[in-house]
Amino acid sequence: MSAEPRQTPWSDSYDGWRADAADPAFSEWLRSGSEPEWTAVVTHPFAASITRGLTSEEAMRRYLVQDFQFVDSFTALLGAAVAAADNFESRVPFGRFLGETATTEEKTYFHRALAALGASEAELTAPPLEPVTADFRALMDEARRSLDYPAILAVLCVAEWSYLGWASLAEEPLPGGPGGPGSFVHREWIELHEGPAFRAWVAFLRGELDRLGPALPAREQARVLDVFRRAVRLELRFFDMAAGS
Ligand SMILES: Cc1ncc(C[n+]2csc(CCO)c2C)c(N)n1
Repeated sequence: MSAEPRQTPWSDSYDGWRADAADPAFSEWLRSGSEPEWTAVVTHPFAASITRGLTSEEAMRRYLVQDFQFVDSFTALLGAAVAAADNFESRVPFGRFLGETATTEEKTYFHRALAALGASEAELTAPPLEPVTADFRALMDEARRSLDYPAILAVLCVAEWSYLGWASLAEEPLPGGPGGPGSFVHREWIELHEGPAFRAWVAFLRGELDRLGPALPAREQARVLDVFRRAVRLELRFFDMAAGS
C-alpha cells in the first residue's frame, strides 16, 4: 500500500508556503497560487481540440487572428525584458528568443497559417480586437512601461509555461499527418510550443523568477503573484474566446 503524496497547503505568504513545500521554487508558488485557473488553461477543451486536429478552420482563424495581435505586444515585452533585466547574462536569452523564435514564428507561421485559413490582409494587420485581446495587451503594455523586471517575467512566464503545458499533452501521431485529422496549422502550432529548445526557454523564465523572487520584500512578492494571476485569467479567457464561449 502506498501513501498518498502529502499536499502542501498553499499560503499567500511565500515564506510561509516554502517552509513545507515539496518544491519550494518561487515560480511553483506563483503557479500553484493560480489554481484552479492554471489547470483550466492547460487542459482547456479548445487547446485539447488543437492537439487532436479537431478545431475547425473558422475557429482556428478567429483564434490566430487575435493571437497575432497578442504576439505583437508580447514581442514588445521581450524588448522591455532586455532593457529591464538586472545583468548581462540574463538579457541575452530574451534577445536570442526575440531574434530566433519570435520573428520566425511571426514571419512564417502566422502568415502561412492565416493565408491557408483564408484571412484577409486587414485581419492580419488591423483586426477588431476581442475584449480579452485588448485586456491582455493592456496588461503586457503595463508591464512593459513599468520596466519592472519581476512583473515582466511573470507575464512572459505565464504565456510560455502555460503553452508548454497544453502542448506537452499532445499525443502521437500529431495532427496533419496523411489520412488523419487537422493540418500543418495544428501540427506546427503544437511543435512551436514543445521540444527541448522551448522547454529550456520556459526553464530560463522560471529560473529568473526563482532567482529573484525569494529575496523580494513580501509586498513585492504579492504584487508579482497578482500579475501572474491576472495573466493566467487572461489565458483562460483567451481560450474561452477562441472556443466561442
Ligand atoms: C494567448 C497566448 N498566450 C501565450 C502564447 C505563447 N506565445 C506567446 S509569444 C510566443 C512566441 C513568439 O512568437 C508564444 C509561443 C500565445 N501565442 N498566445
